[in-house]
Amino acid sequence: MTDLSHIRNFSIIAHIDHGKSTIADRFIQICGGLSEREMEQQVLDSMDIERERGITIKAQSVTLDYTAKDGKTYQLNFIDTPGHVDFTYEVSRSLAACEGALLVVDAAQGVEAQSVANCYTAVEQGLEVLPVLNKMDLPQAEPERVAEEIENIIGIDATEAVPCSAKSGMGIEDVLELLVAKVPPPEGEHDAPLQALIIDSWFDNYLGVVSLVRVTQGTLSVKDKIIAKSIGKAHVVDSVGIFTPKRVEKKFLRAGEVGFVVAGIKDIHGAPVGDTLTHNQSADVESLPGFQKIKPQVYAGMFPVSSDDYESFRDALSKLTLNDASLFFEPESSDALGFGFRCGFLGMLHMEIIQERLEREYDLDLITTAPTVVYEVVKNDGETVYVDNPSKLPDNSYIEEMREPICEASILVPNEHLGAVITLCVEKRGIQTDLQYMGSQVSVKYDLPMNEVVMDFFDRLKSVSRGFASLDYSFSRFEAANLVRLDVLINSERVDALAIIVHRDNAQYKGRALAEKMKELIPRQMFDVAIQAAIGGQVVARTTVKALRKNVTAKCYGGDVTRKKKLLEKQKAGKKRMKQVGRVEIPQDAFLAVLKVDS
Ligand SMILES: Nc1nc2c(ncn2[C@@H]2O[C@H](COP(=O)(O)OP(=O)(O)OP(=O)(O)O)[C@@H](O)[C@H]2O)c(=O)[nH]1
Repeated sequence: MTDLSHIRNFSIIAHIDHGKSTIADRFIQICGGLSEREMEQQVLDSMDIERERGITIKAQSVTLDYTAKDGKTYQLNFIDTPGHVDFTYEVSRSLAACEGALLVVDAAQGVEAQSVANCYTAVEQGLEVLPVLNKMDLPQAEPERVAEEIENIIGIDATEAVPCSAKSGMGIEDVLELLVAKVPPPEGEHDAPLQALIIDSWFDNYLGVVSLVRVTQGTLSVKDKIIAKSIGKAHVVDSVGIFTPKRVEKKFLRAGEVGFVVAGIKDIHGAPVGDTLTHNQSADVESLPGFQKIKPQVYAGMFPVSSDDYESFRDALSKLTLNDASLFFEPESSDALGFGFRCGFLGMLHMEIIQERLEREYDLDLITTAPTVVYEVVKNDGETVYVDNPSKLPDNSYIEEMREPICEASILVPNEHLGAVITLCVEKRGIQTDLQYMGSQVSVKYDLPMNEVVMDFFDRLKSVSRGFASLDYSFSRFEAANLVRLDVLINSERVDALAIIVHRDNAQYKGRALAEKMKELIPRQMFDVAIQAAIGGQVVARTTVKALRKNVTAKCYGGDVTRKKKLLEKQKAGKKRMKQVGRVEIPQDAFLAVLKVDS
């Protein structure tokens, strides 16, 4: 038996803003992973976008040495997890590499729906879940109430829940002591054939594919010849190591450890997440059960503003899919927008983040079309097709039945906001399936059309409950619904990229609201622009963007050249995110006008 008793692999389950990153930073500080100056910025949320939005998206890891009160030094491997509801599936990925998880709950807020779902995943995967009550420095902290909620709502023992404050540092060492005492050490033989799970992979322009792995058995050393089981191509290991959070190279990673491996893999699909790494000579070693593939819920077309960018766009999407298995793309061509890709996302936040990353990290100018869910369409010849693009919906005369995706939504809300939440769910065509009072919170479950949930439900839920309600949802089934395609015509031409699928009951209203919104968003041009919304051959709304009378620059008084120049430059920059459809210039905002229409 090899000695793994000093290793602890753990993750943190926490709702957004309950303090996961701050606690992790405290751990790093106590364990001396970084100097004071390096600690100044939160280190774990490393992507720019994460930092700006204050949320964690990608799983990352940190290895720390902690000298416990028993005098022994433990190797703590912390695998970070994302917090937003769109990214729940990535949590199970990180949990697969751990024996334990800290459930961090804000002692002033209480348990949130998503932590409940993630805790269930952890318990199902056999992890030891340890509750931690954070933000104890706040005067409104109610540790007893929150501990009771953990027991009532999640159903795990909270008698040993550790009170702490990541802000002041109070109780953080107690959390580390609890981790060491309660999380079981990993199992696995150092000298068995290599078996390592790929938790995450990303593409580095210099190194090629870098993978984060958890070695379950055997030893992974520099110069080893390894294969990813599903690919079968041999590569020589250039380097292995850990993040402390700085990158530290080691000679080997052994059973039970978590770290990175670089093996000169240049093909971005050469080390897929969830795959098993092994040595070339032990290729028959069993594959580890990877990760459940998650299907995207929201689809949208993405088109480069300049057609010259098409190839670099494809390349960028391939790189992003490497460690984001839920991002889907396939070529799409649109009469209006030319060549681009149909992309599938987990939710709207995921879509926004991908668009931002493509624009910032890959310097692409893109037009995104209105997002849609996938509909199940039964044609009258008996064939069932799945439609993720409204313009591809078969003609009405071929359709026997249309079905929309329904999701099961679990909502936790304080008693006093229950009424507002129920009103919202009813407005969104929800059907209540369960309601239970759990102390000061209510747990309520609804079957809701996925379409309503993915668009703006989360934001609306937060606003009607003054930020207190929390949500978790998952796809349940397809159900017949009275749906129609709403087309938009610009100067009498149907624009495929503007079509949407809507419920027939609100089709008229949506059509009018959409035409009005587009009128506001399409800039005036040298001629009148007629905007029509139509269902089949029937026009349900019509507006006109009146032609420009004067040249804009004429507004600049007194021939002030710099002002004139500035205005022209501004116009030029604004143009970047426009697309010429026929003779009309349509800005990005107008393609997403449907999101701005109240439902
Ligand atoms: N008063 C108080 N504030 C805290 C404490 N811990 C964290 N915060 C604050 O709570 C906010 C959220 O903390 P984060 O650590 O970024 O939250 P997070 O859970 O990592 O959020 P995600 O990365 O989005 O999952 C920040 O403004 C922190 O400064 C605490 O113990 N007391």
